Amino acid sequence: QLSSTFYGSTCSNVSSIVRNIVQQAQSSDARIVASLTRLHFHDCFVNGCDGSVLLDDSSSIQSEKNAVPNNNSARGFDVIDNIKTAVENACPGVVSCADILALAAEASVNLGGGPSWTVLLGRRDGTTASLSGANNLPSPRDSLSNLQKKFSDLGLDDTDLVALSGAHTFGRAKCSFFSDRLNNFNGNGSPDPSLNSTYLATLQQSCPQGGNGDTLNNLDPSSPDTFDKNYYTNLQSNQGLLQSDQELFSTSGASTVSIVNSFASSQTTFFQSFASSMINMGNISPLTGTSGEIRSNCRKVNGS
Ligand code: HEM
Ligand SMILES: [Ca+2]
Repeated sequence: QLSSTFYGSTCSNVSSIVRNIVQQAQSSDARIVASLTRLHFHDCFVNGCDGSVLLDDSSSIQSEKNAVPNNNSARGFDVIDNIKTAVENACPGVVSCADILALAAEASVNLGGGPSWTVLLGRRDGTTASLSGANNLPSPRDSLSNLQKKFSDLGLDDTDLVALSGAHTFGRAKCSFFSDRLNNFNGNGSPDPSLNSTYLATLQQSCPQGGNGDTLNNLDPSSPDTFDKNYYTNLQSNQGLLQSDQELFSTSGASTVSIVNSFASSQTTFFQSFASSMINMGNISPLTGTSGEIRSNCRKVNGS
């Protein structure tokens, strides 16, 4: 029941306001478009797309920002605040933080060189957060079947899983999220056999044993800030950074392998699938009508 024209009479230029601020942020931080894209994912996968990821700790809220997948990792909250301020100035009390996340993700992908799509709008903001839900986000160490289950529980199929994982065509990851692959994979004393040996050596240099787990690495070494299909060609040459990435291609007999191959061979196919999977993800249990609220500050429930 979301709609592309939801703010047509109440905030008709909301998309361009969002896009302008994302573009400004990108001019001083190429990575920010990746970070903003990820925020929409981390929002939608926990309690649906309700802006829960944006809430700070308070007496009534256990912030999702402290969950393992987000802590010291999720970023872009300051840019969302800037967008919210600009949107409130133009159209006070009208646009939800959850919709701002959806619009910022679309602008980010497109400004990174990826597809554009019509964002469906009309989500309202929730008044709760789920720390446990955020701790249950897909993990880079999940097996492929666990990833498939976490997606299918939300109505997303294998094509959605493979297409949305393609967001790892830009952005960074800390050593701590994949360093178990480099030396002692599954405790067996050797590296993950599905890692290209040259790439392995590069990653071992960046992430030495006993080194700083916060060191950043490009998720897509071939085009780190560009939204393109290289993520999939990387998987074909065993250069997926996260275990959860490489499994999509290296799990023998898996239904995801042919989807990786089709996206690797056609950027047009990937872009079309990515756009429609982002719409699918953005449709995960939104609050609509009179449910929830329009937060005035994305970090706080109204009146608290
Ligand atoms: C399939 C399950 C997924 C897993 C296990 C996963 C895991 C991760 C991890 C571990 C990182 C690195 C975080 C850090 O080091 O701080 C990351 C980064 C990122 N993820 Fe995912 N992710 C998944 C799906 C997605 C989806 C569906 C999207 C968006 C549609 C997405 C977008 C991103 C982006 C853009 C980054 C880089 C963020 C930045 O540079 O700030 N991921 N992901
Ligand atoms: Ca790329």
